[in-house]
Amino acid sequence: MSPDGMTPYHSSARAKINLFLHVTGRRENGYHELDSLAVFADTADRLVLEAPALPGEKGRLVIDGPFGAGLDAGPDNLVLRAAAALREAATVPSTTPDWHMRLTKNLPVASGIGGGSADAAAALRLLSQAWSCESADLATVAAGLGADVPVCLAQKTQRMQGIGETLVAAPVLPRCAMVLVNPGIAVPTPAVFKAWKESGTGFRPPASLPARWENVHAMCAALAATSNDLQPPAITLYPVIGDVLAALADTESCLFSRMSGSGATCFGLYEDMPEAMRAVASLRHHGWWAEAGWIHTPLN
Ligand SMILES: C[C@](O)(CO)[C@H](O)COP(=O)(O)OP(=O)(O)OC[C@H]1O[C@@H](n2ccc(N)nc2=O)[C@H](O)[C@@H]1O
Ligand SMILES: Nc1ncnc2c1ncn2[C@@H]1O[C@H](COP(=O)(O)OP(=O)(O)OP(=O)(O)O)[C@@H](O)[C@H]1O
Repeated sequence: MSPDGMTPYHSSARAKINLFLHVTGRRENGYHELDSLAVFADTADRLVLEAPALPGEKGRLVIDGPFGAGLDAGPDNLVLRAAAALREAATVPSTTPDWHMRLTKNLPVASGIGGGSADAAAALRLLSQAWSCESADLATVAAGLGADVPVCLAQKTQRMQGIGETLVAAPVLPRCAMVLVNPGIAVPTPAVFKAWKESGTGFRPPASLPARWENVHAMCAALAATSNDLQPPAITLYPVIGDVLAALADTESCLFSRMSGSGATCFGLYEDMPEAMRAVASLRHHGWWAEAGWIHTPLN
């Protein structure tokens, strides 16, 4: 229970969207260096610490929600991997109990919006509170779990560089409505990076960005001068992504559309929410998952 002894600890694990993604280099270990602008959506998984485990008992993970079926709740789940990594890094005493957790999976799995990474980051935020180890180096623990986990810790607009672990200030964004669309296919990230490499595409320089965009039109004009370098190889592997992008671009008042991360989820940007909601209604006619919300802008 939380410090008041009543409320369970809980956290949203928001979808991460890459507004652009440039592949800028390659490391000897095979990982790629990136320059990417990551934003967070209203659409989110939810993680709850339900009750402490009994002494000596392992913490259980229960998964529910629309995308929970088929997702393994065993030790390989990123939530439990995050718990184990934090316990070790922060040398949490073995007498400190595990927690039983519930993950409500609202985000499609292996879909380019970092759902698993967001869940792992939520587990680190919650357990560091529950275990009173907030001073642990969460950024390092996060980087050890996956390239997208560090940016998911703060869930705020940031620019990702290095292989994802170097977080730098991003432009101040205008208020902007965003639609997410996924055609129901799971896309393995390594396969897309491999296809990018085999395509022989050269590295792209980092983007040149201002300190702020005054309005959504200025932001979309600047995004048009960037790219998601993983989009062409992902479309080659999964042509339906091209259909999703065409349908998004066709929705009324769509200002900009692109694939996020390694796909298959694509996003559309709109000036206001009614237009985004109308787009969602038309995209769902294809049988695709589609959600509308604001780009999340925390106050800090
Ligand atoms: C594509 C992005 O989603 C953009 O935000 C991330 O770079 C991927 O983040 P992620 O899924 O957390 O990635 P990881 O789980 O660390 O890596 C999965 C696989 O993606 C490839 N990978 C990932 C990140 C990166 N900078 N270069 C890579 O080449 C590697 O083949 C790696 O084995
Ligand atoms: N809690 C979790 N949620 C989703 N996937 C998980 C989770 N734990 C482990 N995984 C595994 O991690 C893999 C990647 O899932 P995820 O949904 O994070 O992909 P993604 O959206 O493509 O991420 P990214 O944008 O970071 O590449 C899946 O193959 C899945 O089996």
